[in-house]
Amino acid sequence: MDFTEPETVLNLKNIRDELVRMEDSIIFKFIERSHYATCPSVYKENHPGLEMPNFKGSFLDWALSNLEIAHSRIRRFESPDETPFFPDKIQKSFLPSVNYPQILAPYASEVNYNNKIKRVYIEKIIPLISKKDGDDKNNFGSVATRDIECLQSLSRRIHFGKFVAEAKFQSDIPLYTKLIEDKDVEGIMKNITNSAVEERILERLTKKAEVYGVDPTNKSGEKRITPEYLVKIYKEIVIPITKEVEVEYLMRRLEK
Ligand SMILES: C=C(O[C@@H]1C=C(C(=O)O)C=C[C@H]1O)C(=O)O
Repeated sequence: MDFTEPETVLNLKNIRDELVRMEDSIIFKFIERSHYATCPSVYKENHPGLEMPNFKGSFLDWALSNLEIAHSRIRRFESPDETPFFPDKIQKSFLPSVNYPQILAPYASEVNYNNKIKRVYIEKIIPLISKKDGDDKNNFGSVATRDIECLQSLSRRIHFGKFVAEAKFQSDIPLYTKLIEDKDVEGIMKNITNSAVEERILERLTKKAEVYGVDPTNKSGEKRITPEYLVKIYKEIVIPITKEVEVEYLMRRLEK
């Protein structure tokens, strides 16, 4: 897949292959986060024990927003597969623009589910993958760093739904045009859903977690990311939000 060559991006097989590759990245980042406690203070807005200069928000928000500013200066968010968590804070890059060809519709960057992704990550994923409950004051920086890695990988995976949606739209323009004109959200959701692909993903994740999540030479070793939790995260969070991205992107696809 080469973002300077649209035909390689809007190829559904290429997209699905890329989504498979992202599974490994997400699993390993979850494993790294699993070594730490839940550390709820990292996510509390204006936490008394974590004063940050000239900033209103959580410790994680401070770290993530400042990293995104640095990343924006080196052109990260000019790439069509990157979606910022703080779009209002990113800055112009000092590097020359790559001038990627337009692959998605002009409004694509407005389809941004990162607030929901961050909320669900904190409320549902952290409790599942953390090794224990409670704060670990000596590791707030490490925890925020691991969280950012997890969030950026989840965001890229979920917002890949825009490429999936554009590929599906172009594969059957009459069908999707009718559904969009009829504002048939359920019809669009039904048509973008591929249960066989979803099933294959969940089966593969089970096998990967059985291998990656433990020391393969010591089957009785402590499981860090269990197959049950990984499947639950994908089935109840990652795949549904990806499909929400697809539907929202498609609902606007006839905009001039
Ligand atoms: C991503 C796709 O669209 C939908 C979402 C999927 C996912 O998030 O894994 C898988 C299949 C589809 O239901 C696809 O068709 O590959």
